Amino acid sequence: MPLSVDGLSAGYTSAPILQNLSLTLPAGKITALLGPNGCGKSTLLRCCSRLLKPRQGRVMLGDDDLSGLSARQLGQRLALLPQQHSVPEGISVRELVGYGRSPWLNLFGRPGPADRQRVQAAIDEVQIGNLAEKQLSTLSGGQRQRAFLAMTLAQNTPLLLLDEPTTWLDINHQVELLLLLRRQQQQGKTVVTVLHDLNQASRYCDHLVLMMAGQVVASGTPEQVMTPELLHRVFSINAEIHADPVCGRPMCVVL
Ligand SMILES: Nc1ncnc2c1ncn2[C@@H]1O[C@H](COP(=O)(O)OP(=O)(O)OP(=O)(O)O)[C@@H](O)[C@H]1O
Repeated sequence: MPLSVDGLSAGYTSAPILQNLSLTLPAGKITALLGPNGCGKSTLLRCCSRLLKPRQGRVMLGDDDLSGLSARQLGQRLALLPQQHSVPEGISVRELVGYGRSPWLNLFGRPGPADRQRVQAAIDEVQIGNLAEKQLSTLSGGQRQRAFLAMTLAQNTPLLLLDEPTTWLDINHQVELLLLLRRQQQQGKTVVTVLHDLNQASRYCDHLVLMMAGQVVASGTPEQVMTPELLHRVFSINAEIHADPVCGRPMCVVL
């Protein structure tokens, strides 16, 4: 399901953060949102998940305007892994992951066998079976991040929005997460993720969107976006682009 943004303006105070932004994110692909701190990546994801109401413009999910969907419809179509989580006290990891099923529960709000199966599948996918019965509040930052990721997966939506999902994770779990996103994509899902590591984005994502000061500067394949000129313009870095020896995609080496 493609996600498109048309003439979007949004912000928190009188000063707009996103200004007249238009963008289409391809269905069934992994898109990385890239750009300097404060350029508006999270703000864009918040608008795309209806956490922040646009001042102008609209967000379309396939043929549907996001603003017209009920909360339940929204929760069945997209799941957001935010950058920061509030950690509820007194719940286990399995209970947290179970919250992901909320948009799918019946009138009585009780999970059935299919819901429990989805929860277990998400726990297995993120490989946190050993943590499932632990209290969430006793986990490390990276373990918590993986628990919240499992909750997002348990929601089983065609669109996944992830805000810096690799934060808190060691390098092994970062790669595991990026491979997990690929598996989700291979199951037909559309994945949009904020990343800061340009080379991870190039290697593991299909489509890159480069943002600066609330605007989209470039979007396209890693080959189209990872150029010394664009990286200099957006990040003020001098970089050479080489072929990644593992996958042949563009790899930036900062000079
Ligand atoms: N709740 C808020 N209230 C006021 N201003 C905010 C709020 N959240 C973000 N901003 C401002 O909006 C701008 C864009 O922030 P946003 O979080 O979208 O950036 P980002 O590109 O995701 O940055 P980062 O890479 O640091 O996560 C920043 O200047 C930030 O200070």
